[in-house]
Amino acid sequence: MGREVLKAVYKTEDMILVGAVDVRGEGQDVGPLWGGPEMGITLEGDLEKVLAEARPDVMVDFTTPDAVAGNIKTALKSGVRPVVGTTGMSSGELEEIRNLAESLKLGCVIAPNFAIGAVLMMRFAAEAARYLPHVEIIELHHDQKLDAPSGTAIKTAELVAAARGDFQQGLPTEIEKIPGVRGGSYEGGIRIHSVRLPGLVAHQEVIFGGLGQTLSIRHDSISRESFMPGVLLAVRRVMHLEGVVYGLENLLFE
Ligand SMILES: NC(=O)C1=CN([C@@H]2O[C@H](COP(=O)(O)OP(=O)(O)OC[C@H]3O[C@@H](n4cnc5c(N)ncnc54)[C@H](OP(=O)(O)O)[C@@H]3O)[C@@H](O)[C@H]2O)C=CC1
Ligand SMILES: O=C(O)C1=N[C@H](C(=O)O)C[C@H](O)C1
Repeated sequence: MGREVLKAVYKTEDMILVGAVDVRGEGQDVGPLWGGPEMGITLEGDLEKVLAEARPDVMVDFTTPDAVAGNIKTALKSGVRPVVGTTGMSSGELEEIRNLAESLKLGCVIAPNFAIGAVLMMRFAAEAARYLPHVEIIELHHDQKLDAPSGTAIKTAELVAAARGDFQQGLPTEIEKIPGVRGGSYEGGIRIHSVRLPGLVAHQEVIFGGLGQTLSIRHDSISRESFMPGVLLAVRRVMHLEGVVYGLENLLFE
């Protein structure tokens, strides 16, 4: 994702790429990383130093669940607005970041999925849950993904749970003959199933069941370019925000 963002920002006329951070890649010119020309911008290992020297308006973070909260706090404390796609942050970390961004009066966009189609899939799922409250979520990703379930699946479950109110699904007497075979159980008994395989990018199917019928809502990211229009939109919009906006839908459907 970092490589894809470098390419997208570099190719966007109203943006200037001023720095890049990756702990292990220090010293490499970022151009050849995405198949572009030498640019004289090299990967650095120290985020705080890059922010102090390059003084960007915005930092885009696609890193790892254990690094992301620290990176966001470093950016905000340096006066830089974060746009964050990294998933797997805890609710406590999110709350701390909300308070920090608010107190510094700086914008920050955190979105579990920047693909417009995925945002629509979540919106349609929330709408369907009002009429067909029995639902299971299957998310499918490449086998290098660190967190499970995906941030998108968690966000979908949150939206579905909010849309259907107190509803509880599932059979309390059900027996799992193989532990975990029914997936993870979210609030109200919403089951989430995580598939990890080489060859996949990022996919999700939300299946609703009703009397004599099912409804499937599916989104497929077939390349990482799918996330870039959403990232660039957030980079532009974060300059005019104060505090944290969680979810791209809040920038798309105002
Ligand atoms: N919101 C969205 O639309 C999307 C979100 N994602 C999420 O984005 C995150 C990244 O995904 P992906 O690019 O596939 O993951 P990768 O594992 O391919 O890349 C993560 C990179 O972050 C680097 N890194 C780790 N710690 C730090 C740090 N402290 N500072 C700077 N760089 C660091 C890693 O370096 P090293 O290898 O040296 O450890 C690695 O190069 C995941 O959480 C994923 O779920 C992904 C796609 C879309
Ligand atoms: O790790 C990924 O690849 C993705 N992560 C995000 C998530 O956890 O939902 C977004 C997208 O699904 C790709």
